[in-house]
Amino acid sequence: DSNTVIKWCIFPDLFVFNQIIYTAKRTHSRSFFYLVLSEPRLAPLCLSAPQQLVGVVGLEIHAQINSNTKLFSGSSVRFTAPPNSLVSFFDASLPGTLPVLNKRCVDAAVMTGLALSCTINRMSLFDRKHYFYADLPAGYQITQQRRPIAVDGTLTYCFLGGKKRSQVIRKTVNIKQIQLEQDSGKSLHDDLRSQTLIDLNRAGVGLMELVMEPDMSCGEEAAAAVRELQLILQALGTCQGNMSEGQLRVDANVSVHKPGEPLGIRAEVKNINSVRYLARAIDYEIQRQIDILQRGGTVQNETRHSSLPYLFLSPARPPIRFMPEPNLPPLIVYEDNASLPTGIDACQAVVVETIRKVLPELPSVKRDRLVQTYGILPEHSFTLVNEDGLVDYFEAVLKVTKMGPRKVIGWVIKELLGHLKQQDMSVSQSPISPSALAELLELQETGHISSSVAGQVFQEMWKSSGKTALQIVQELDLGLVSDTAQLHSICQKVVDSNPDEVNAIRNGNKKVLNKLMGLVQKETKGRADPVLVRAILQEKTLLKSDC
Ligand SMILES: Nc1ncnc2c1ncn2[C@@H]1O[C@H](COP(=O)(O)OP(=O)(O)OP(=O)(O)O)[C@@H](O)[C@H]1O
Ligand SMILES: [Mg+2]
Ligand SMILES: [Mg+2]
Repeated sequence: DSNTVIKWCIFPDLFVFNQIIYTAKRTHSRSFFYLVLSEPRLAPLCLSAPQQLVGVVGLEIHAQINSNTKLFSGSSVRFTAPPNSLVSFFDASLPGTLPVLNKRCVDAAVMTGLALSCTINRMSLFDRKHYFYADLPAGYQITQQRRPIAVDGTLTYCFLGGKKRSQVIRKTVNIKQIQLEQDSGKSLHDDLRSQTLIDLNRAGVGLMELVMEPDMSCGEEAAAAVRELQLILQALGTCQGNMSEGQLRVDANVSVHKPGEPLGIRAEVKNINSVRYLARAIDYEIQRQIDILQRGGTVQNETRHSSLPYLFLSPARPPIRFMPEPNLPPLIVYEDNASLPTGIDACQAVVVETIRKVLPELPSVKRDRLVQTYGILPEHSFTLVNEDGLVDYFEAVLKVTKMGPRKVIGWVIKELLGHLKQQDMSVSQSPISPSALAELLELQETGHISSSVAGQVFQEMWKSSGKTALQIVQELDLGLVSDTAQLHSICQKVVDSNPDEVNAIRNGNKKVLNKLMGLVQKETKGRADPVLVRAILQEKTLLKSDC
């Protein structure tokens, strides 16, 4: 009875409460269940149910600037160079050497700041961040701690959610700052000889550190934000964004709290170099902290390394001391050419307006444009933009064929991208050019070949790169069969040998006609003109032509 249920309601746990309602529903009449829900004294219980702990995520992202030379020296930047072959005296920190700022790196940071709607500081400063590490010969890193080059930006990212993962969910994370800084060298640990080898090729390479506010709540969001940032940087050309080569490295700061309460203590998972692993590491860390708090423990402010197996702790970081870098003057950027002081060469100065003018189309704008211009599905616009060169390919095909964009997108994503992925190839390596694919689609569109034959021709074109669609159709005699007499005879054969199907159609099951059409196509290896075949079969099975 209802009194019993109300007594049980003293359980403060919403899950237990739901269980009781569920049991009540199963063991009592429906009306009883509704009676319970309409009980006014139950509402406060639902509202006062304890809030769940949720994850809070703030990312620091180190993006290697796409530049031929390092941030403060003229040494080249090349990932594959032999160890210690790209090291200048300054990179090795020999006494008496001085930093010379690389303008290309400043331009890249300003461009990235503009693309992320940051305020560009007209004056920024360089600082020394001291810590001891074998791959940091100077004993400090030159960074921008007091006044970075760009502040207060946003990154809007999307991911596919909902039941079918086809609903576009759009979120925004605030960017606290973008700072210019040097990369360190690389330590290579040789466990067999118990040695650590140092490669200084990376020492002094220009980095942009993007510091995000703790606005995200789970691994999926963080992964989507990093993926979007990667696409933006690649579109700008300011960073190649290859995570496996360390061009984009993520530190994930993770804490848990109850919404509305102050943020919890953060643990930092450092140097994550894959988007998938980032999502897993964050979700693991959130769950680890929830488990600790639920057992009555406290979360430690610690650094957790991302190398496998995850969960290897590093000792607490020694205190870091900052001091202004005495060898570099304040970095000044100018709004436009008009604001340049006399005597300063416009080519030598960093001018924000000049960089703003050459900002390329950003991925989110590109996706919206593709959906609006071509009427394709949002999820298809994601696939197109995610694959380097695929948008250009798609648009190049559309320029040549009369086939509609919604049909073309199917070919580009299913056939072309499917084949490329299978063979681990990039779009630029495709053996079928956009104009060659367009020619094939045109043959289908103008009724020269059927859609199933078009698929067959695609396979042939892929294998015999260089042959045109028309050549293959002619060589293999794949043209559409439109000879009415020939089709009549094939249809008659199919009708005669499938009396059950014909009866089913005569009794009103019109769908069975498709089966007969399939059998005719089988006979003709997919070459029969489908419009003619349908008409002939309808006639032979005594259906009216409007069916
Ligand atoms: N309670 C919190 N939970 C999760 N993330 C947090 C929390 N507090 C701060 N963060 C995130 O931690 C990061 C702090 O980065 P910041 O570069 O300012 O400091 P740092 O980690 O001490 O420095 P660095 O690692 O560069 O030496 C930011 O991305 C911020 O969003
Ligand atoms: Mg930082
Ligand atoms: Mg940090």
